[in-house]
Amino acid sequence: MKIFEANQACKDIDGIRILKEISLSISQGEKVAITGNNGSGKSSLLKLIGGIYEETAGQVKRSQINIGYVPEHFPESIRFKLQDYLMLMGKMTCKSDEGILKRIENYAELFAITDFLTSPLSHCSKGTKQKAGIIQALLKNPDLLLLDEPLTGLDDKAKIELLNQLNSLQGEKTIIFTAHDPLLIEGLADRVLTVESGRIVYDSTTNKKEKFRYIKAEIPTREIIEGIPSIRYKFIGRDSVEIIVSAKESDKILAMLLKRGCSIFELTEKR
Ligand SMILES: Nc1ncnc2c1ncn2[C@@H]1O[C@H](COP(=O)(O)OP(=O)(O)OP(=O)(O)O)[C@@H](O)[C@H]1O
Repeated sequence: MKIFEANQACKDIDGIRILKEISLSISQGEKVAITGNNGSGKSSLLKLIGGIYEETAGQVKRSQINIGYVPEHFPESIRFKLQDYLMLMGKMTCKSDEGILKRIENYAELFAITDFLTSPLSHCSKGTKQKAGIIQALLKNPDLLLLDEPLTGLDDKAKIELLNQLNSLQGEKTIIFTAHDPLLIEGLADRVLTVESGRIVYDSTTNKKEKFRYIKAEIPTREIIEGIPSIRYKFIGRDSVEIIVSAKESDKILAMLLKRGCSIFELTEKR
């Protein structure tokens, strides 16, 4: 079943076109990563998919499904204890208090935050708040889970933990998330949309069994990486970059990197 279809959809804010000619179809059960540079339009695309943004032009069809949305930043000013906050959010689902509490306890166990349920949210770590944000969305039992940069600010251990927990969510949930982090993209997505200046410039239905290569390289300038198409990358310090590329594309990308004056110091096979 298709849950979202867009044909040449655009979104303007204050007269500025932030999403341009988006044509996209997403089916139930897909795990889709939206990646791209800062300001490219990832969060805006996520909001268009979830109906938080209405299109200004073009056509969009969204099926009538239950959506859970996890914004990039957990609201800092919430004064509740973690469990009280989740109860309040859970009450919007019209279930009995007992039923909601049971579900909160189950998710708290899955996400390993049971010990913090009685802590004020303001005392909780960034990772715990991130998980609370995801749990509040899951309490609605959504068919579609939208996550805006879910791993931002987490350390490597917390990232892997959260990734495993997202992977262990049962059922035919559709998960769409924005991310820069290759770990999250490769670990969770079976499809990757790359956005540049408000347009989808690359849509890869990445077969989970497809082989990827991981390249670590020293680079003369950051700009030369930003101009290479079809790669996902993360800068490490000022002059190094980690790149994940489909094995089929890797020879071409390696040749491009060498031609642009990069030194390759690691090349490994992934999955
Ligand atoms: N409410 C808004 N009002 C005005 N401009 C906006 C608004 N929301 C987004 N934009 C602009 O639209 C463009 C895309 O923003 P968006 O937040 O979607 O990018 P992003 O790829 O998610 O960025 P980041 O990686 O930094 O979170 C940016 O130039 C941004 O300034």
